[in-house]
Amino acid sequence: MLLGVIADDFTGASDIANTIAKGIAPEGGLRTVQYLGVPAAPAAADVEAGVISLKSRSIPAAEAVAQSLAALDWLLAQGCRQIVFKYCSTFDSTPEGNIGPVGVALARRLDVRGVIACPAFPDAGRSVYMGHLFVGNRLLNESGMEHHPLNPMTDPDLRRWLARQGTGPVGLIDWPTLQRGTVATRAALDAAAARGEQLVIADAIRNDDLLALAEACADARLLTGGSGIALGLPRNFIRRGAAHGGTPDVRGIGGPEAILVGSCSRATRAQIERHRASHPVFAIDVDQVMEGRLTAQDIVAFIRANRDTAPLAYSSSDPDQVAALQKKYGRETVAHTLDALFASAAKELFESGTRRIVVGGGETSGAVVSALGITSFRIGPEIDPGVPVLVSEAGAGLGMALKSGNFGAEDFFAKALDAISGTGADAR
Ligand SMILES: Nc1ncnc2c1ncn2[C@@H]1O[C@H](COP(=O)(O)OP(=O)(O)OP(=O)(O)O)[C@@H](O)[C@H]1O
Ligand SMILES: O=C(O)[C@@H](O)C(=O)CO
Repeated sequence: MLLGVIADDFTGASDIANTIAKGIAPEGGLRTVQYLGVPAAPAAADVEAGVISLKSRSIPAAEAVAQSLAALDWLLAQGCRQIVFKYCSTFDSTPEGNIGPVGVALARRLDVRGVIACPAFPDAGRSVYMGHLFVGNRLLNESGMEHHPLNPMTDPDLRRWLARQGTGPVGLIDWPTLQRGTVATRAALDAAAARGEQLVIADAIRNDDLLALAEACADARLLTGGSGIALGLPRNFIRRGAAHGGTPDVRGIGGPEAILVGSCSRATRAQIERHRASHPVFAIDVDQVMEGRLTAQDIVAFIRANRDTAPLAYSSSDPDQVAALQKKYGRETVAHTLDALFASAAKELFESGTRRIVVGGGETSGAVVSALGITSFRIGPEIDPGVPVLVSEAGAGLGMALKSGNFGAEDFFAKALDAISGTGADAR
């Protein structure tokens, strides 16, 4: 294994696994496997990139650090030359959150400084300029992310946000420096390291900027960022002759289907509305769940009753409703109750033969996949930017798509089911 990734949630992990497996033309990508948690056994010999999916985005920082260091140990034991810490392109974390502490802990363990921190993902509209994160043409804190149920992002200045997480001084590779080329960028990173800056926010507004950063960091032991930071990394290995390159290939999976959605993001809510126009949907009443009057059995019954018609069950609400529910029951309590609800519905569906499962939302995906007992996925075709088809490596055969809240076109959900069965327009 050449390249190892520690991802702080499951959808983010499949996002970066997709980037690495696909690579860029003409070289292509690396043979990539997404692991669910730190594997108990060594990787298969043919794996060139391993992506460990943690569920560490919204847990206490000390636990996130411990899990990330365990993942690092496993990846180093597989021979990884380069490590990426993958977090969300919208930098999801609170001031008590984990991006800073995990980044610093990994840097310390690897004994490196001047480590890139770049959440930019231009294909999904995320860019960083002068250390400030934009979503489309809005600053992060005016993009809808300020209403996120778990990680409300209220400041677009990433250096200031990281410093609030106790990282010490944070550096900046600004866009003008990046435009001066690889040598200037490397020198700026070295200077940041000499000043004792462990993490360095890097600007990037186009894919070319991410490729330039990857080139400047070809020998870096550690990078951190969104999936975009991995865009140019396979090419570094392929050009040096350490990997062969090419495109991923998995077989389609047929069988009964289910769509489960806990994401409350603007994009997801629009996708649900689009799906509703021509498919059965089930709006989960959160009050009824909290009072124990609606259970996983109700979701399972709805999915079974609507077999072959792409049934979708969702808890997603608009920001005002989410805020009211959180006030009434407590933020963590609602989230954990709903995550557990989706997890047990998915488990029952899988055990009774459902073979294609699409999930909306990172936390929701983490809960669902953990309950299914799957340990690894091969990466298949891309459905929409950042969301690939996933096919379980072992067992009865399960095809999934784990959609980050903000990702996907409006017709994502139906399209994902087709892509899993290999019948979608994008199927390879
Ligand atoms: N109606 C609701 N009210 C409050 N919380 C909700 C509601 N519906 C879902 N949730 C919780 O909100 C959280 C949504 O997070 P999740 O990570 O699944 O989606 P997301 O944040 O949109 O996606 P991503 O993390 O991929 O960007 C989950 O923990 C979920 O259980
Ligand atoms: O970067 C993103 O937005 C996603 O990969 C993600 O991590 C959200 O789950």
